[in-house]
Amino acid sequence: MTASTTAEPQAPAPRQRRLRTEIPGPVSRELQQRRVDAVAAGVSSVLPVYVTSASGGLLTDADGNVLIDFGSGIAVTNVGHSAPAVVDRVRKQACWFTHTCFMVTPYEGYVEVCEALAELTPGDHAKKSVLFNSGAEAVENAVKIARVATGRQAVVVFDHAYHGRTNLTMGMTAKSVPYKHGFGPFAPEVYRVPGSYPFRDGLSGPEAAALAIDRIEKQIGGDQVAAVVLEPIQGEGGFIEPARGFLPAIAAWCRDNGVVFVADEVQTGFCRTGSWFASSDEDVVPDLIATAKGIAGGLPLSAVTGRAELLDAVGPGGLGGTYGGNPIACAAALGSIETMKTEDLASSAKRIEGVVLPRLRALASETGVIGDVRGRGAMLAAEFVKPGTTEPDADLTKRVAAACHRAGVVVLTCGTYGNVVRLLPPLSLSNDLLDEGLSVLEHAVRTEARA
Ligand SMILES: Cc1ncc(COP(=O)(O)O)c(CNCCCC(=O)O)c1O
Repeated sequence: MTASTTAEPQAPAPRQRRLRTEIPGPVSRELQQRRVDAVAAGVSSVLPVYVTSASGGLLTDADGNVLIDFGSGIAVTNVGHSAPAVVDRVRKQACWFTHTCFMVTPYEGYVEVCEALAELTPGDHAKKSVLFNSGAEAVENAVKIARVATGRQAVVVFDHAYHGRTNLTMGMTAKSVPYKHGFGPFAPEVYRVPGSYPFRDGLSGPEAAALAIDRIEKQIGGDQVAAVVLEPIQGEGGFIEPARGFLPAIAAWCRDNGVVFVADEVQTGFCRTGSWFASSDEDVVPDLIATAKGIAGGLPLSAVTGRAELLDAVGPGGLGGTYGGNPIACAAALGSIETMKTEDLASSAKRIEGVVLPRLRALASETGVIGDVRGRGAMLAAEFVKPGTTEPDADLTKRVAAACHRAGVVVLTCGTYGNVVRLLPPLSLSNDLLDEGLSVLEHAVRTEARA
């Protein structure tokens, strides 16, 4: 079949923020009413503006407003919205075929993505991958692989963890509301231990790791554990960067006890933190790594990559799914990875860190309402507290985010206590738009802190 020849209207490619109406505007509000009548109430939206196009770090809504995107669709469009290399490959692939099911008749794109993952993930050992659609699927399958490979059942996760919304990954996720409340019973053999939250525990990495390991050994038994699953920087739980030394100490314990170390890099992966994968920042080589989000520039794709002998412990037919490694998603991934390489987006993430962290730290000193500023690359956060305390201030956090939204800057919040504003801009975001978005955030904090 030849490529489509119909002329497509060119999506606008604005270069700056523009507010034509209040946010959300009248057309978005009308669409919101239709959504209320047709979409389950359980699906919430941070900001009910209905997007009609997006390019780079800017979103255009149905009322013609142009917003700066500090959310990247929750750490997905690392390469920017509709990155040219992604769009070109997706367009071409769609004209050739959209689906055959890799488990029925395979195709090269799936293999190419797995070859790229073997090249890019930490470690120089023999690696293999299997592809899925969502981050939760990848985490679920990492656990399946670890259980088969070790013959053990126990899975260890951490306080403040987030791993997904399926039954097993809900059980692995820490926060009850909104993710778990009422959805039980959850899968057995999932155990939670304390992690590393320097702002709140005041422990060094090795000290925090010793507490976790003691809990594992005393309450589970190291020889019962199939896998330890850990986010190198905890995402939904609050952008919690563990104290240095924590990750390596946990990984070493796993190695010494025949436990599979699974790095959940769904949110930290693909240059988001200034490295291709955050695990490598402390020279940690995971046995398995779960990836998704940034892998494919917005198309649904996820992967488990790791030691070939672990992946191959599962017999033929034991892994898969109808859509896993969809050819269009694989084409998007190859375009996304190409963009990260040619634009050196890992360095760009470090550039963003160098601009943002000093300004957030200055804002914290000036206002007294930000207890901690943390993160790496373009995965950065401010934790809001009552002045002079570590008491979370979720109300102020909500008001700051709402003020940014009204000013046309999309920011997200997170955290066990709902008191963290997180910044996840596209890694390709220009310094001008970064500066403009930060100025909006700074004004929002100053204004709302006085309210
Ligand atoms: C570390 C980490 N592991 C796993 C997942 C799950 O990835 P899926 O693609 O959402 O299933 C995530 C998804 N994080 C955003 C969830 C948003 C929401 O559902 O409210 C993650 O961050």
